[in-house]
Formats: sequence, structure tokens, C-alpha cells
Amino acid sequence: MQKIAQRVRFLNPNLLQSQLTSIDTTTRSVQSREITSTRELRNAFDKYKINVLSRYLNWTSGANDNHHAASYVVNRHFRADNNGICTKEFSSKLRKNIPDFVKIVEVGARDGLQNEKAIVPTDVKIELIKLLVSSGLSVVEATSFVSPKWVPQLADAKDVLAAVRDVEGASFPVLTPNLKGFEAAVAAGAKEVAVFPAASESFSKANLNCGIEDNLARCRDIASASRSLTIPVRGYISCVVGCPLEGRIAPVKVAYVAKSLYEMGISEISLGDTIGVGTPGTVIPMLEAVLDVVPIDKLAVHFHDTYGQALSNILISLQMGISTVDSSVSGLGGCPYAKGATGNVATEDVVYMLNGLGVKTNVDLGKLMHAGDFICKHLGRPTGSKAATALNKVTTCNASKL
Ligand SMILES: CC(C)(COP(=O)([O-])OP(=O)([O-])OC[C@H]1O[C@@H](n2cnc3c(N)ncnc32)[C@H](O)[C@@H]1OP(=O)([O-])[O-])[C@@H](O)C(=O)NCCC(=O)NCCSC(=O)C[C@@](C)(O)CC(=O)[O-]
Repeated sequence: MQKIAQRVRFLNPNLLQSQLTSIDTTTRSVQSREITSTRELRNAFDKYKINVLSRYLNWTSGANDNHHAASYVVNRHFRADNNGICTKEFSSKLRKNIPDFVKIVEVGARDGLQNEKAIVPTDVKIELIKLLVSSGLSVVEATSFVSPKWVPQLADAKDVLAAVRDVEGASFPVLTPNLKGFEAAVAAGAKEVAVFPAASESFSKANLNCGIEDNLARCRDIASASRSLTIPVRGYISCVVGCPLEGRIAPVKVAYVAKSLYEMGISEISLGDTIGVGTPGTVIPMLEAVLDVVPIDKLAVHFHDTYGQALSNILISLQMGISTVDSSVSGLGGCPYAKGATGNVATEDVVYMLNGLGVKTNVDLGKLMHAGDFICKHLGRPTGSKAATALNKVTTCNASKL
């Protein structure tokens, strides 16, 4: 700013400073959606006389060697059109479909813990779930009713669910791979369940001991049993972009499973990048294929962060209009049948990004970090959340207000 002020010699530095401050004020109004139309933007420009500055800088940049500095200032904030009226072109394009509210489905107590070798005591799981609810999360997946021989960590499913099922403020879906699991979950008081087919035949066999079609038949049994009890059934699809056994998964395979789940009346379909190999380059075609067969409001995304791509994949999904995102406190997790896959995207990182975008989640980041600290202390390792790591260092800052 100082350098620009010095170089733009014909403009009084104080005036320049005040004009740039006005640009920042207007930018914030657009970001917070106080300004939503071109007319409101033009009014703000008139009020602050910003167009004078942008024309001046454009002229100056053409007239001297200060091109880069001047165009940086103008283009960074606004683009001047032929009439000298600026539009915030990139911002409106890139934010157009991003929803005002995102529902976060917290999977830390299930997906997060299922892969832990040392058995986490039941009362620690219960306390974790309660802390997550008190942070404002409205969906906290509690556990799985699967074979304890396959997933010993979740053998206490009945006790965990019994302790949390009546906690107010959230729903507590549980995974059910077959009718046996569904019946046990209902008997334990489940009010919402989830089935979990895969888009990869080999992964389906490794994870569930049956192929895609046999597993879809099990899902159908659960969907019809749940109908009479008015229990909503969520459906995960594993390996939506890549499989640890088969490699790349074609979008058409994901669309096939998604359509099958939709047709059996599944309430929400969560698209899982189980091993975290996806990038926006593979996620976009997969979402396009699924969107051809399932309405957008039925979809959720579930990204593991093995390659550090989860937030980019979430952002692109939001830009495509998806408004439900799964995540796991402190980035806990990994699937026992997907070797090498690391945790889910950390809920703290998702909330931090959404706060930055001005998207509501109703989640208090400070309280969420407290839940993360609690479970990480128990597991004896640092958080996997970058936002929590950074914020924990900023002792003077109130994370809830970020
Ligand atoms: C599906 C089964 C049960 C089939 O397992 P199986 O061995 O083929 O089943 P079976 O019908 O032959 O029964 C064998 C034994 O399991 C018992 N059994 C049978 N069903 C149940 C049940 N529901 N609950 C408790 N016990 C059960 C059954 O009673 C019997 O007991 P035994 O007579 O030997 O004592 C097994 O493969 C299993 O439990 N798999 C667990 C898979 C799992 O939990 N994977 C992790 C979750 S998926 C995931 O993480 C991905 C996701 C969702 O997050 C999305 C993403 O990240 O992308």
C-alpha cells in the first residue's frame, strides 16, 4: 500500500489510503451479502467514489511502469468495465452456488474411531459424542452395528447408542450392514440408520463380504424394513473416485449405485472418497454423473484427506450446489478395509473454511476444538486439524468468533 501510494505521485497518499479503505469496506459488504446486486454495488461506488480511483489507477498503470502494482490493487477487488462501473466478477461467479447453510454430518465417533487399534472405553466415546453435540453439530454418527469380529472397536454399539439416543439437539445415525444389524440398532433405540454399499466390486467384497448387487439387495431389505418404522436410512457409497484394490472408479459405476439407492427411498446419499485420492479433476465428473440421476438436495460428500485434497474437493462440491458435508473431529479416521487411507477431513478445518466463506453451520469452533482436544488427549496424539493446530497457538484469540 505504501509503495503504491508513493508511486502514484499525482494522487495524494491520504486520499489513496481512504479510497482503498473504502474498497475494503465494499468488499466486505459483498462478502457478507449486504450487497447482492450490481445496482447496490454501483450505489456503494458512488458513495465511496471508488470508480474515480479505479479509473485513475487504470490510467496511471497505462501511463507509467507501475502497471503491476496498480492493476493488482484494482483487479484484486473490482474490475472496471467500459462505463467505469466495477463488478466483482470472480466473486459472484465462484460463490454463486455456494449455499448459505451447510449441514455437517460428524462421523468422528464412528468412522473416526473404527480403525483405532486400542479399544476406546465406552464412556470416552459417550463423552465425545456429548461434546460434539454441545458444539452445535446436529448430526453425530454414533457407532456401527456390524460384526464385532470384523470391527472390534465398535463392539459396544448398543451401550453407546443407549447412552446418547435421548440427548437433545442432534440425531445419532448408526451404520447397519444387514437386517441383523438393523434389527439390533432398532432394538437399541436407533432413530436413523445408514447402509454402505461400494462402487467397487472388490472393495465391497473386502468390506462387507459380498459383491455390489448382493449388498444392494441387503440395502433394499433395510430400506423396506425401515419404511414401516419411519426410520430414515442414509446411504454411503464407498470408493467413489478410487479403490485401494481396483484403482480408478468410473463415474458411471457410482451413478449406478446412487440411482439404486435413490430408487429404494434412501433419504440422503453420501459420496465417499474412502481413500482420499480424489482431486477436483476426478470429483467433478463423478458428481456430474451422479447429478444426472439423483437430485442435488439428496447428496452429501465424504472426503478423506490422505492426499490433502479434501478441502478443495469440498469447495468444488459446494460450488456445484451440494450442502451436506461429512467430516470427523480432529481428522480422526480411516477404514479398516482401505489400507493406507488416513482420516476424514477435520471438522474444525471445514468449519473454519465455511466461516471464512460466510456460510452458516451453527457450529461453535471453540467448543468443537474442545471436543477435539478431549479425544486427542485420550488417544495420546496431536490433532489432525490444521485450523485447530493454528488456533491453539493463538492464545489471545477467541476461536468461536473467527
Ligand atoms: C457385513 C458383515 C457383518 C458380514 O459378515 P459375514 O461374516 O459375511 O456375515 P455372516 O452373515 O456370515 O455372519 C458371520 C458372523 O457375523 C455375525 N453378524 C452378521 N451380521 C452382523 C451384524 N450386523 N452385527 C453383528 N454381528 C453380525 C453373524 O451372527 C455371525 O456370527 P457367528 O455365528 O460367527 O458368531 C461383516 O462383513 C461386517 O461386519 N463388516 C463390517 C464392515 C465395516 O464396518 N466397515 C467399515 C465401515 S465402511 C466405511 O468406513 C466407509 C464409509 C462408510 O465411511 C464411507 C467412506 O469412508 O468412503
